[in-house]
Amino acid sequence: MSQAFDPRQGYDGQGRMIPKAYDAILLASFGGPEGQDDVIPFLRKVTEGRGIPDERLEEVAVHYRKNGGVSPINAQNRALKAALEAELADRGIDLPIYWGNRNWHPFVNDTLKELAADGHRKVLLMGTGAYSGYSACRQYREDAGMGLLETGLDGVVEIDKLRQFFDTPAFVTPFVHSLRTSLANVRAQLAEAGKEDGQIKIVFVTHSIPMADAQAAGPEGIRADGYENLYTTQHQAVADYILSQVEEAQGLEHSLVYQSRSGAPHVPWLEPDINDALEEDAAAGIAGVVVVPIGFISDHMEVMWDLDTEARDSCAELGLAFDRVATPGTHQAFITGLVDLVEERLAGPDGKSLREGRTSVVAGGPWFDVCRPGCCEKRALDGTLRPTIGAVDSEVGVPQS
Ligand SMILES: CC1=C(CCC(=O)O)c2cc3nc(cc4[nH]c(cc5[nH]c(cc1n2)c(C)c5CCC(=O)O)c(CCC(=O)O)c4C)C(CCC(=O)O)=C3C
Ligand SMILES: [Fe+2]
Repeated sequence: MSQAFDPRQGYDGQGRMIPKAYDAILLASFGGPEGQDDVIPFLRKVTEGRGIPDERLEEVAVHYRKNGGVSPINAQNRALKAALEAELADRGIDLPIYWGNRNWHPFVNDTLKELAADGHRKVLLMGTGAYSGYSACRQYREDAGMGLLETGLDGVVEIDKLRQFFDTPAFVTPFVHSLRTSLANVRAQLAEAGKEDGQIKIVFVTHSIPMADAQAAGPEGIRADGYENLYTTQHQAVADYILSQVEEAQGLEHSLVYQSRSGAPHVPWLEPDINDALEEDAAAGIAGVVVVPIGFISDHMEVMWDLDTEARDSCAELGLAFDRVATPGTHQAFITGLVDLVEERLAGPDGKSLREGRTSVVAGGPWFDVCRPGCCEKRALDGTLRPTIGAVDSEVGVPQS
């Protein structure tokens, strides 16, 4: 019989991966320091070869230093892993989860060696980035692609990647619930201050990225189609969906702004910065803001510092009431939804997927299981493209047929 799909990819030509009998999940994340001595080595690793000035490193180090040199992100990923394991066990799915990071222990390469030594050969990578873009998607594919080559496991371990999940009920449902809570909190703050009639604005916020990365987000074919850029467009779609689900939000002003800009000042990044935007909101007569951090899945340092410290301080100075919506974390809807995504990809005993179709509630989804040509392309400083897994043009991480 002729092959209905590329045997290397198990790819159906519609952006979907043929279901497979995966034998492990690799939870891939950013990583963070776990003590004062880790902070500078961690930051050097994050900014390796990217020309982030030392002053900026020292500035960022302070955020971690004030928290004992510890980022909350590792504890949050351990909790996420445990919650996913419990949900898989509840469904009778025997699929171990391994955890590996880009920038701190446990490093992806060490995790790859461990899971291979445990006998695993078909791995489904779950990255902690929800959207398209280099940092949130392609860089996780590179981490795995380079990891396979560096550990000599290419051709031994096969790695596919779960689709980006910005559009899924898993990701957006927790924000819908938490937005209701935060709106009530800001209303209560205003009432206490005798400003019952004060205008509330909903400020959606995500990680700023270089304009060039934003313009390269997504596959070649979709990028040009009249969008501002796909990274921003996906965030706007998520914001619109969340607003549509919260009755108390109807009629309120809202915006999409950016946080945590780094890099050289002359390089353009997505704007406006949240702190500048808050100043304008206050000047325009807004009385309180609800900040919705739709760029992240957990309350890690970028949330703790840039929002709960800096943006909160900005609001205090400007006389704005403030509340920050919780990120998905281990919200049950997030956990069950992520395991639903695993089921979409996992072959049952009959070889068929445990869950037919691809669930999606936000415009622009469902995203591809397999990244299309040129997706979120970014060249290394030497002009080459790094090896990746999980794309139609990946050359590593696929079975040797
Ligand atoms: C899109 C995106 C996500 C979301 C997707 C995802 O979650 O993957 C994300 C997550 C995170 N970013 C984080 C921390 C940092 N990001 C930096 C630097 C950068 N991020 C970028 C983008 C993103 N970043 C970019 C384009 C840069 C500059 C270039 C570079 O250097 O790559 C720097 C360098 C220092 C500085 O800020 O200048 C740090 C310390 C942490 C950990 C927090 C903790 O420790 O709790 C997390 C989860
Ligand atoms: Fe970042």
